[in-house]
Amino acid sequence: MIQMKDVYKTYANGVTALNGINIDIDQGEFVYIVGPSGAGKSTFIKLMYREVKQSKGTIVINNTDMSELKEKKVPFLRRNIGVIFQDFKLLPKLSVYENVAFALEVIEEAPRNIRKRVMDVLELVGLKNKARFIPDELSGGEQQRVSIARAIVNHPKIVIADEPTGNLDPETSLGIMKVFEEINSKGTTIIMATHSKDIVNTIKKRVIAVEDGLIVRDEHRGEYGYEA
Ligand SMILES: Nc1ncnc2c1ncn2[C@@H]1O[C@H](COP(=O)(O)OP(=O)(O)OP(=O)(O)O)[C@@H](O)[C@H]1O
Repeated sequence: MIQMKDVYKTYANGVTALNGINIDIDQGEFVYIVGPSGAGKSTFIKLMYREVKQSKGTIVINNTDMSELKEKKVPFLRRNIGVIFQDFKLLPKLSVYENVAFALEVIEEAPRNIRKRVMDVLELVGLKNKARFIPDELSGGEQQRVSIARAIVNHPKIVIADEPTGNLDPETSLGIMKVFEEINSKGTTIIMATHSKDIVNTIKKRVIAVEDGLIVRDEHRGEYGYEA
């Protein structure tokens, strides 16, 4: 479902972030991306939702060759990919309900389906009772749950999370991980870049380590492998 062959990325300023990436990730896998700061993790995952374009090499996502994907088709690719960020990126003036519903409105979901789908997903992340709150009225962990709800409300095949627990304390982070495990148990592929040694060593999954733009390790039920 995610394949990369000899993928390189050099940014406009001349920095080469990826130096020949080869990877194959199947539907339903749960993968951590680890590695030192500046190693190329974010660049690697941004290629998967076409936030960044490769300079060289082949990327196939959900059977679509990224080098043949026209710009106007990018929104269709993204319908199958939910993205979650460290800083949540919620719309501050909208309620929890509206933040999640917005993701369905932009893809022109029939209005009669929206309410049920939003409430179902808020139930999954444990926030049904806070649907009317605005982001400022929520804890960090709750805000991250809203951003997860928004990412999965369209039932994407892939969820990509770039340091989703980076702003959260360890206990709250474990709560977020439970939500990811639940989503993954339903068959959704999860790709998560993280600096959390605790999480990677406690909740064992496939670990891909990136250093200097190369994959230096790829292990099932791997360890974090760096000092915290
Ligand atoms: N938009 C950009 N333009 C130019 N250089 C960039 C850009 N984004 C990232 N880089 C460079 O590419 C390299 C890899 O960055 P990237 O953000 O992928 O690393 P990372 O492993 O995610 O780091 P961190 O763990 O600190 O988030 C770095 O040298 C960075 O400065």
